[in-house]
Amino acid sequence: MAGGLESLESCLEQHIPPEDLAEVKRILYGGEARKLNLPAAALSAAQERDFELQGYGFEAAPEQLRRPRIVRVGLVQNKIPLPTDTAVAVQVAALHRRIEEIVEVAAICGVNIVCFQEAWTMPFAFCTREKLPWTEFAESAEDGPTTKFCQELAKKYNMVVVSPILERDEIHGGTLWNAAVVISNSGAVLGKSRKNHIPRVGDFNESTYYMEGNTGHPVFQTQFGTIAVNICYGRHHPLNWLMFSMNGAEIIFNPSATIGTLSESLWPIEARNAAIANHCFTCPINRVGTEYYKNAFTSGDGGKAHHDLGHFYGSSYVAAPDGSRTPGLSRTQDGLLVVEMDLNLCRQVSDKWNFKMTGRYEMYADKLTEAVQPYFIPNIIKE
Ligand SMILES: NC(=O)NCCC(=O)O
Repeated sequence: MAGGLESLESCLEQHIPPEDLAEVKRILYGGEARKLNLPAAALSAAQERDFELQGYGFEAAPEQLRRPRIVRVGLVQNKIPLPTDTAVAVQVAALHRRIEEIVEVAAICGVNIVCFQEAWTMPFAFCTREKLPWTEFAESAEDGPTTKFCQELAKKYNMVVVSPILERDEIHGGTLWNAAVVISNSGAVLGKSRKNHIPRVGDFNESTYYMEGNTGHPVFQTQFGTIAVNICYGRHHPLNWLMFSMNGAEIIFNPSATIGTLSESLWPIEARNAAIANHCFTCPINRVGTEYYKNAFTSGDGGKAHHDLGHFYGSSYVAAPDGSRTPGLSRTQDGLLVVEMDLNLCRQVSDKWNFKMTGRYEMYADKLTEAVQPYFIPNIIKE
């Protein structure tokens, strides 16, 4: 099977003795997320359309003064449906069709906010360092064809849509950005969040195409909760998560494209840790599959030229502020993860652990201001 193991969870279920499984899961995942009863129509549509459908729920304690704030999010991971040398417009249209059929199922499952994977309208071709045809996938965040497509979905299903694309910014000389467009359930474009941290690791040659984002840490007030988007490599930067949380994000999506050999052991840790540290929900989403390119490229390390970046291992999941998490989607298949959450859990966990109250941010603000000066003297105590 391409990509090997189907999922960590299926492996545990198969090999851990049944009498130990619940305890192993408690230690690995925290309190077990409740399995959602998804509509039969959704389950059969997912099967027909050949994608995995999973649903989980996180609970919060009842409160006297606040009603539960229940929201359902949908995380979509998918392979590119067509070979990378197919005409650009044909590839984009095929991806639109694939997402449309998954979002239709998300709607049957009552999803309020859906998020797609990083640069979802294209192959993750930045490894090649070639400009054409890949830059032709870039579109306006405000009124490009993909944004228009997502606006239709948002209106039709009364769903907030988070659409990470390669953005072409015509107002600034046609500059490219890696951006997520946030579309309200009314169909209006609420705004965009550009990728703050650009990888310079392995074959992730994204700095050839676009610069570090300049939109800061916007948080979008939607009918269903305040949300933010920390794009892919930003997940390795705790301050990036922190700033989205400082601006009030209750749910932080992390649309990604990352491969097994590089990051799979970090994947279950970083976004989950961010949920714990920031008293919020985090939703890391990864691509799935292996994408082949006609022209071979090298990694600049003396190794042989190759035709693919590696296997994108999927494994999208949701982590809750209390540190618990859902199982991941498959490592090899397209999937939709539907997760119900009560946003009251964010403040309940904050009141318990007090990380915001005990954070000593003023101390770090002062020290960081000093540390970034060119002639900073580190505080090292010597004998
Ligand atoms: N897309 C992207 O930023 N990938 C970098 C690799 C990683 O962060 O795991």
